[in-house]
Amino acid sequence: MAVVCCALAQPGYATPPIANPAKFLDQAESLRLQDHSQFVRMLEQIQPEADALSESDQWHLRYLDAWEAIYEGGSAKSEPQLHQIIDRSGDPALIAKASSLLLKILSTNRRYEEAFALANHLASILPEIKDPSIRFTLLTYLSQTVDLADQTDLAVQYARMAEDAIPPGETACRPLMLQAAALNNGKRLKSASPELRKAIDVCTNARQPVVTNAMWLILIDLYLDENQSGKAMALLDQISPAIQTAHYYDHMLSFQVRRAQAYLQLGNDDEAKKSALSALAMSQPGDLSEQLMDAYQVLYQIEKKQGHTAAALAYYEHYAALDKSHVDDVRARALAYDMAEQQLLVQKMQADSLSKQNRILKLRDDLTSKAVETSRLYIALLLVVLVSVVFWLFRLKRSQLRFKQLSCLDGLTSISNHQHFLGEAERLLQSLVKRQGTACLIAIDLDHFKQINDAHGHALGDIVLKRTVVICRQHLRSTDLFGRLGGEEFCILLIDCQRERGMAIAERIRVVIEATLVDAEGASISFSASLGLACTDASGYDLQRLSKDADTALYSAKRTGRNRLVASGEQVDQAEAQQTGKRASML
Ligand SMILES: Nc1nc2c(ncn2[C@@H]2O[C@H](COP(=O)(O)OP(=O)(O)OP(=O)(O)O)[C@@H](O)[C@H]2O)c(=O)[nH]1
Repeated sequence: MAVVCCALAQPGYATPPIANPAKFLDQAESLRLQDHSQFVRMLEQIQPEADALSESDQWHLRYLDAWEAIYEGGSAKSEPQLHQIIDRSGDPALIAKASSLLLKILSTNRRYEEAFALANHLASILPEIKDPSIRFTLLTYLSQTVDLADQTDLAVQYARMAEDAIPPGETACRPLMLQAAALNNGKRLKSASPELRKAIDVCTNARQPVVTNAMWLILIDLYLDENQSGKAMALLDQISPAIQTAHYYDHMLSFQVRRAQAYLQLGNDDEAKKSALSALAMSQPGDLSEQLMDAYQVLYQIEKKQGHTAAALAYYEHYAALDKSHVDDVRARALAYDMAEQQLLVQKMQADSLSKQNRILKLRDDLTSKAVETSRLYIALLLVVLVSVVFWLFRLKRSQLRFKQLSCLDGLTSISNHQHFLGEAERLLQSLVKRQGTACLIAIDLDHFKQINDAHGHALGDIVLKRTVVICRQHLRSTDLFGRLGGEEFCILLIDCQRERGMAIAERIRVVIEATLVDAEGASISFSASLGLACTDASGYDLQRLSKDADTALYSAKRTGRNRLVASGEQVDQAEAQQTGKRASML
């Protein structure tokens, strides 16, 4: 800071470039009200380097330029700058500060509706703003803005909130000043009010001359209201140098008007008129301030007192016009505030209705997802039912097949039963007819089986029957058909088998049966079988004929001594001729 001061104090030397522009701008900003002229010099110093600054520093400089323009009473060029900062800087802190300044411009220019709408917007985002410095700035501007609508309590409340959240580098000066100003505006302040005294003390200690001046001017105003013109005049003399140094337009105007009023109360009409006229001289075109109204009132009273009716009337007309404007302005502010409140209410209702709609949509979504979940469950349930049905159908089919299979099999030996054997034999023979294949049918009957049963029991008889089946199976192919016709009688249909081979297989079966021993009560018993064979070469493909021939051969084997094989045809006679022999002659 000292370097800056020295550099500025020697205009003949080239100014070195600013080493840290961001820090420089922060320092300048902190001096705005404390040392306004120094602040202006710093702005002038950095201005030539504006193009070389970083983007964020450029936005900061623009904000300070806008602030200075407003301070000097010219807000026209500041407004677009502030809008640019709000729309394009992307810096939340700067956006909040620029919004607060914009609020001040809108208020100053009596665009109350926009100001209150912006204030409502800023109040709505206030809870989201955690940065203490931005929060503080917003609260102070909000207090000022609602005070315009004569919302004294709300203005005091915002000011107290700011007082409770003073950021580092700030003091309680501004919040206390705002509380005093709001109370004064609401006609709740007296010259001895502690709020005002405290604000003056704190702002004096905080070296905030502009704000302190504002408090002094309020105190002077109160003195005048209370007809303490001597105190008012003494205080005006006391603060005169500070007012001149700060060079703040509003305060200079107010100062002149209060001085005119004080002189008038003290009976010094000449000085009162001089002060009132100099107040009018410094006023700007279109200025509707209450200060000017008071100035015209002073002039009117003086001219009236001195009998200058025409001049008095002329001042009165100005006064009346400003008073009307002032009343209109007060009404406009109240109306604008009400409208902004109404709009806020509408927005809230719209937001409520939107959130209700959103809730309904969410409920609908929930219902849809529940419905989807339910349909998924239904589908899963259906699948389970379907799988179960398929499974049960499969089991049913399997048991049906099993039953069917069982119905085809002999219960003791698990080979085809009589009925199934006949059916299958018929079918196989039919297929052989088509391709002129050959087959042999062997009829087997165990010899003296009754005696085995009688001698060793039915159970052993069953074992003998099962053993016979095992022996036969060992000599058959998978394509051959094997069945039990009943009791101790079996039948084999050898498919694609010539007579010679059929004879050989039948004989081998007979031999193995004859050689087989079965254990019975510690002893071994042997058994034998007689076999009759018939083949398609001689008997043809008719099952009845083939069976009959095989049976005849078997009967012949029994008659000629049992435990032998007899083939149908001439071989039967031959077998019968050798009744005493054990084997058929052709083997
Ligand atoms: N253990 C047992 N015996 C059976 C079964 N079915 C029939 N039998 C018996 O088989 C015997 C058949 O006797 P028969 O018809 O006189 O014939 P056989 O004693 O073998 O005399 P031949 O045939 O002339 O040699 C009867 O005693 C029946 O009770 C069976 O499933 N198990």
